[in-house]
Amino acid sequence: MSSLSRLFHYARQYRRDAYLASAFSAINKFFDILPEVLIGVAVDVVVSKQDSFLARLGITDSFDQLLWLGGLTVLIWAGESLFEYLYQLRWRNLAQNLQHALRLDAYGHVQKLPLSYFEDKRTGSLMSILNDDINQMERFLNGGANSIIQVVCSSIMVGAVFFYLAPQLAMLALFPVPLILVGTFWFQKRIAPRYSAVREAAGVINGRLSNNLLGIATIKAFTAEAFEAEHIRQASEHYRQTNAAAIRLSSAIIPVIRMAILAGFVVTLVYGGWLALHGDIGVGSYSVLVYLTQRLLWPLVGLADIADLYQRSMTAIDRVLDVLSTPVSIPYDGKALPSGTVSGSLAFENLSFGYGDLTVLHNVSLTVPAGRTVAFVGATGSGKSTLVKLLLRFYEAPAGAIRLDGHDIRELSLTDLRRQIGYVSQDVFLTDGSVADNIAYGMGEVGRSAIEAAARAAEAHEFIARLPQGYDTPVGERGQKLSGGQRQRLALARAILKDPRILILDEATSAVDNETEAAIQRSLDVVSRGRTTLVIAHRLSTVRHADCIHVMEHGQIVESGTHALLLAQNGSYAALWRLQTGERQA
Ligand SMILES: Nc1ncnc2c1ncn2[C@@H]1O[C@H](COP(=O)(O)OP(=O)(O)OP(=O)(O)O)[C@@H](O)[C@H]1O
Repeated sequence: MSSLSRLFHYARQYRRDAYLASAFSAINKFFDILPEVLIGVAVDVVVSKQDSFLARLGITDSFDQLLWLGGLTVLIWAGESLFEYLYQLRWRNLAQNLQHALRLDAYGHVQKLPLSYFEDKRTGSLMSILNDDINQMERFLNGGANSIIQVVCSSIMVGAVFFYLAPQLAMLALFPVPLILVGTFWFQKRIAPRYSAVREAAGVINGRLSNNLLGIATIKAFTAEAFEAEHIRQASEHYRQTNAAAIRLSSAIIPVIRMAILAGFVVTLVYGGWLALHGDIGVGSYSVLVYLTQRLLWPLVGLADIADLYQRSMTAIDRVLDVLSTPVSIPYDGKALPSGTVSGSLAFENLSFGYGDLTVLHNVSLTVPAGRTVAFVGATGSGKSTLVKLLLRFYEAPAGAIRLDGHDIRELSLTDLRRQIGYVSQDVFLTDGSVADNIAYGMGEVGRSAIEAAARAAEAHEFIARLPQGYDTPVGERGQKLSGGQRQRLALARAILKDPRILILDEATSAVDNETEAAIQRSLDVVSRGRTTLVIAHRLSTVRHADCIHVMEHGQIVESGTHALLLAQNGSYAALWRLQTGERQA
């Protein structure tokens, strides 16, 4: 489908608005062309007097004819102004409405796409699609759409006048029109890929900028300022080069079209003058034709500009519509799982999974009875986080199944499934609000006492109380004003407030001080009570009281059991335990 028909299809509910706006544009153009015709009539009045066109309509007195002309002129200008106001209003509102709808749809859709989609895309590039590209809609509808309609209308109307006044001249004066149209079409085809490259290059710059601004602390710490500035220079240079290629072509088109117009104009001037001299057309008609050639052909110069704008906008709109048509490969629909009916037993059955070619989990099977606490320990990269991400259905395992209360999670409503799970991930995401906003994230209106109770359970209340504005203290973008440990505590409080049947704690590091470790243990005891809890731990002592500990190596569970049992087995776990406790004694 062409870009325009894709857009037209997308915007079907706005078609009535578009038709109305188009009608206003056309009527405005009609009024816009009439003054030129009036010039001809005025010349006709003063030259032909009693034989003029108006006299033939029954207005015989010359002064009356002029008064009629004056009256008509006022009416025509008023009509032109009125319809200009109406079409501006319609097109601009349509642009805003469509842009708004597209922005919401695109963002809503992007949120539903699986994590792998985001991992394959650069955030900056997605940002430029969701923001800059959508804004192109406004540019096109505000300027381009109206201009196209007006150029088409003026060509038809002026063409009609030409054929009426001097059919022999009309063909000659209008011959540049098809040439210009073909030329514009040719140009548009060639410029399209160049604009695509420009949009891509803009996305790359955006990507680099957002990446660097997020990682500014690392850039400073590694004194990589010059290195990163060079990266940006390269991206910007690439943008400049791709734009230069587009500019070379886009700048040529107007001069070329002007020459085609010149040909049409000269024909009207010379051949029309010759016809007038020989009395084949009247002086009034001749003047109308000369003026109208200008009115007809000059907007065609604008057509090239419009084609340019059209192509730029369509490239952008295509990118947005591509995002919108990306299939949601992990669908949200499924069997409802009403809260209160879930007990929280889990079964992982012969689960295998990989990221692309990298196999991460091999045939993993385990069960977690409702309300129990299980821990996953093992070397970094052994697949512990991946296992819980599959439970959240961030990714779909090609083989095996995960069951919640006996239901295959693939059959459940994704929203209902995730509502049952509280997830504290390794990289905590905090929004740019207050501490309280962050604890109550995604939960609507929540009373302060409930927030405080969750914070206490997460051992976060004490540090929050010491903050300058307590629970109302802003945490800064991505929680930058808090320490890593504090962010983790807030994330835990958030998961506790959600009161899920299943709690997942993915501990980022074993590098915690003894006090924090004790705090983690205390809160773990409190928060795991009455719910199924999965803990990924690096510091073994935090999970020694778990009902079952699974040791993972290379995507497989190699040992399972209680702390005491695993120590007695004297395998990997016991070795790891000795290493960690030995380290501590040292
Ligand atoms: N989104 C991803 N795309 C590609 N590979 C990934 C992705 N996430 C993880 N991996 C790879 O999968 C493997 C397992 O990662 P996972 O995060 O599950 O390990 P982990 O046991 O939780 O490690 P850690 O203890 O360091 O948190 C690693 O080799 C990692 O490089």
